[in-house]
Amino acid sequence: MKNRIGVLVMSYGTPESMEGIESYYTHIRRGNKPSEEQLKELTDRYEAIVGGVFPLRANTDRQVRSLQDTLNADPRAIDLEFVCYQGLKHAAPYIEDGVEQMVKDGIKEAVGIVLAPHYSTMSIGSYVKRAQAKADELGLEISFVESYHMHPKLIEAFADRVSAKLNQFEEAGADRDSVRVLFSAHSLPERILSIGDPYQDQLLETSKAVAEKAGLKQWQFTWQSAGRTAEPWLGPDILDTLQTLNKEEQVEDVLVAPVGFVSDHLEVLYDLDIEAKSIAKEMDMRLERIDSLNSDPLYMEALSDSVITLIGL
Ligand SMILES: CC1=C(CCC(=O)O)c2cc3nc(cc4[nH]c(cc5[nH]c(cc1n2)c(C)c5CCC(=O)O)c(CCC(=O)O)c4C)C(CCC(=O)O)=C3C
Ligand SMILES: [Fe+2]
Repeated sequence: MKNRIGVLVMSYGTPESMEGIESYYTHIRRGNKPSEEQLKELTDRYEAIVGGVFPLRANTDRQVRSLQDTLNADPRAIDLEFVCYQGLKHAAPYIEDGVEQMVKDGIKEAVGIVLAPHYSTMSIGSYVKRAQAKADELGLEISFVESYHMHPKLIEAFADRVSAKLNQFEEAGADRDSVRVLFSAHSLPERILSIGDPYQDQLLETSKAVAEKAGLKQWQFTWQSAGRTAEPWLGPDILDTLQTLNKEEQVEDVLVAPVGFVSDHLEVLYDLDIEAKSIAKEMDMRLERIDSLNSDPLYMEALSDSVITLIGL
């Protein structure tokens, strides 16, 4: 029998139904129920993108299945069998459930990886901490891919998508080099910078590499989806950036490349496709977004190669 390696594939998680939004939101808020107003605001956003279906759930399911297939097709792993388990941060199956299932299935060696390319103590760091704690409790050996933000196949996958959209701008009569490309990612509280968190630097590194690969002339980085709390979050926010570009540089064509995300979900389908697009429309700007990676084969290979490299094959 082949030696089995468990792969804990971690992702943010999304509600299972409209009725499940409250408990999901409560989990994100560390056990504090949202106010009625906050709940309505989030429910309205989900309603606008899903009409009853939560795209992140199906996308994560597909990513996990494709990653398992990609891992098992790698010639370096001919003597191994990879078995992928889901572990979600804020929904079932939770990270701890995934670890527990591996142990139940007799897995002795495991690797963890997150469906987000950039490391922050507030994102990947917290996924890893929870998985490690459960693995320690159950005596499972586990190691982690902490980031893969410069994997050449990830860069290529993003650059292909940027080029494809620029081609569309060109076909519609725009000058390719006048399209402003905005790389974006989920904002985090500003205090991460004072603790030396690598998140911002890694995002800039990815953006620069994608810009080079796609031969971009005009690009910049901006944040999106900041939380509405009292403390300051990293900026500038994309909505402000769009206004600045319109007023100060008379930019007419914008392409958003949300490189901090790998899937279609709320931050992409609502914050960009609905909110940012409507602001752009008011200013007569044309705003497009690159397609999300979802289970793109190059992305799957970037994940698979990161896992296989980590275990030293
Ligand atoms: C860094 C980061 C990523 C990227 C890395 C990664 O993927 O891990 C990410 C992804 C996601 N965030 C998501 C959803 C939400 N995040 C929230 C709130 C928060 N996110 C934060 C950070 C991040 N979030 C933070 C610091 C908060 C404040 C509360 C706290 O300190 O934890 C809230 C509460 C309401 C609101 O603020 O909007 C929701 C609903 C979904 C699922 C969407 C869907 O279901 O389609 C995804 C993929
Ligand atoms: Fe979030």
